[in-house]
Amino acid sequence: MRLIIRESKKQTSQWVAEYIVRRINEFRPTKDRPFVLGLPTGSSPEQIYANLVDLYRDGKVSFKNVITFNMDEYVGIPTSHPQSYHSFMFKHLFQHVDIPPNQIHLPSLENYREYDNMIAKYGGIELFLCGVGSDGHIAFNEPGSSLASKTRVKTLTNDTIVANARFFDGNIDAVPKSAVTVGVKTVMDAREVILIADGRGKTEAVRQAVEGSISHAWTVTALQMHPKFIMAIDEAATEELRVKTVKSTNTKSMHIVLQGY
Ligand SMILES: N[C@@H]1[C@@H](O)[C@H](O)[C@@H](COP(=O)(O)O)O[C@@H]1O
Repeated sequence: MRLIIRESKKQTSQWVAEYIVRRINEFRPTKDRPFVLGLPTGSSPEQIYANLVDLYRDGKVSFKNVITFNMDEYVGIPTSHPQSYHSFMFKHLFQHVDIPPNQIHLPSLENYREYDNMIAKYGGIELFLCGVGSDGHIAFNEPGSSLASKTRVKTLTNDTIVANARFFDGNIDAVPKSAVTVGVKTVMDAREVILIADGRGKTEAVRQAVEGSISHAWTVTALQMHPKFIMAIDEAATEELRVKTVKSTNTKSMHIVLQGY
């Protein structure tokens, strides 16, 4: 695991966006050999998407030969709903860049049984960007989810429904109760994973991810087994980490931490 800590969410997001652009460009994707990118929704990646749009507008990257697979989508609201993950992705990224619509994939009740096969047909995911819930879930792999899981339908926990009510005007009843989600194994199968987390609400999830034992109670911990895993977090999210894990350098916005894979 490589742990990247930046002073603020803004700086972390810039680092991640530039890293993604570098990876796409180094890959030199073509029509026959596209770059396959796994993507999350939520408040954590919003700034990253804004930065990617800026980098695209500055001519630093093209999404013409990028194939995307989103990690999850609610069940029970139409894709046209403003809070669907479809709407989120078009609003924050897809409508602003040059990705052809037929290269965009989100899981649904119609395609979820085929989703892992669809990914495999493109040769697997090159880079999977992930958020994390405050209870340590990745995608919608809630506590207790199998660490060997593939794409399927999951019932959301009460904690997640309450947490996501903020996107539904605080109305818990309006939050869907289930979702289609990639499995933990789907994420683990990607050749590289970047997990992002920011703010005090994520400190325990970050502690478990970095210092906890692997457990289905915190599905994020499965990523400790990933051969190429980066966690990019802001300072606020480090508060539950031991001082020994986070060694500050003299530069305020830079920390040297867990430099391994
Ligand atoms: N299914 C999503 C996850 O994919 C996301 O990582 C998590 C954190 O969201 P946020 O980034 O808004 O904190 O929330 C939801 O439950």
